[in-house]
Amino acid sequence: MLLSVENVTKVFGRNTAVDNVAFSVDKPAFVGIIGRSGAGKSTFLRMVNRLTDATAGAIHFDGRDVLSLKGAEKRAWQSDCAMIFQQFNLVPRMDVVSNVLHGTLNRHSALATMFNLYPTSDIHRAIDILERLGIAEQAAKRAEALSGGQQQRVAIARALMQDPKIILADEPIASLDPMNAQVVMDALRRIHEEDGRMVVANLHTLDTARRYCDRVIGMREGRIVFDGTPEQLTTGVARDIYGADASFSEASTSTSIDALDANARAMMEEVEVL
Ligand SMILES: Nc1ncnc2c1ncn2[C@@H]1O[C@H](COP(=O)(O)OP(=O)(O)OP(=O)(O)O)[C@@H](O)[C@H]1O
Repeated sequence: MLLSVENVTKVFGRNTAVDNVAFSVDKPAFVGIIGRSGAGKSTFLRMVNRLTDATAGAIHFDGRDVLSLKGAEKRAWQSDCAMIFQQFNLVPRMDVVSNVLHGTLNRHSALATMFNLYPTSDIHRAIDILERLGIAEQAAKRAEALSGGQQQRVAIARALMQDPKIILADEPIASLDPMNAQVVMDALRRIHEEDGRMVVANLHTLDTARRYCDRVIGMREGRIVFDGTPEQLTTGVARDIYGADASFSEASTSTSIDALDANARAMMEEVEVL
């Protein structure tokens, strides 16, 4: 088994955000997680990446007991397990290449990083990755000058700099227009197929989950209520996942206000970790 998740639970005070989640994946698949805002998708990804500690349960990836890693081993895991966020989390005033080189942060001294002293080989690799994602011509621009879709591709490039075994994407296209969303999802899918990297993506639209994923997991109130192929994800099943009472829509299945709140929280915690 490549990834096995055993009865993972996260309790915040009186709220069980993730409730006894269990599933396993035997090869590097493209897995989508869907569910309403507040279903526990972000919390689950953050536990996998060790940004948030689990209350109970176990996660194994390729022989590693993820939830019990400490110190250098935990940092090595976080390097093997790259994270992509809805709001890109780039340094806006810094140029694109420097943002991408930040993906090697764990490997260099703080001083070298502060003065942008990266080995030439790393700089070449960063440009190669940007080329692969079709944005090499933006390399010298400030990140903030790019479109949302381009910024998310920079974030993917930064993730690839870590040479991760698994990429966790938390609503990677929720802030993008449909065209940019497609470019970003195509990039993730291609990285998965060409490099054999596993991808686990929280997605807020059903059509994206159906189109890009090998397997879809549906969460509701912290629990897994669906685990199957995109073909099995019928409208009836989707109603179970999103709740029959919700004003259910195929196009938009996440309330943006809640999503924004959760994201702001995630970003603040992210800053603390860095
Ligand atoms: N740091 C925290 N402290 C307290 N409660 C939290 C925290 N993070 C998340 N929660 C709660 O856990 C539950 C699951 O939230 P989570 O963000 O994981 O859901 P989600 O499915 O990712 O939704 P969204 O799409 O809005 O991000 C929610 O009830 C949320 O309020």
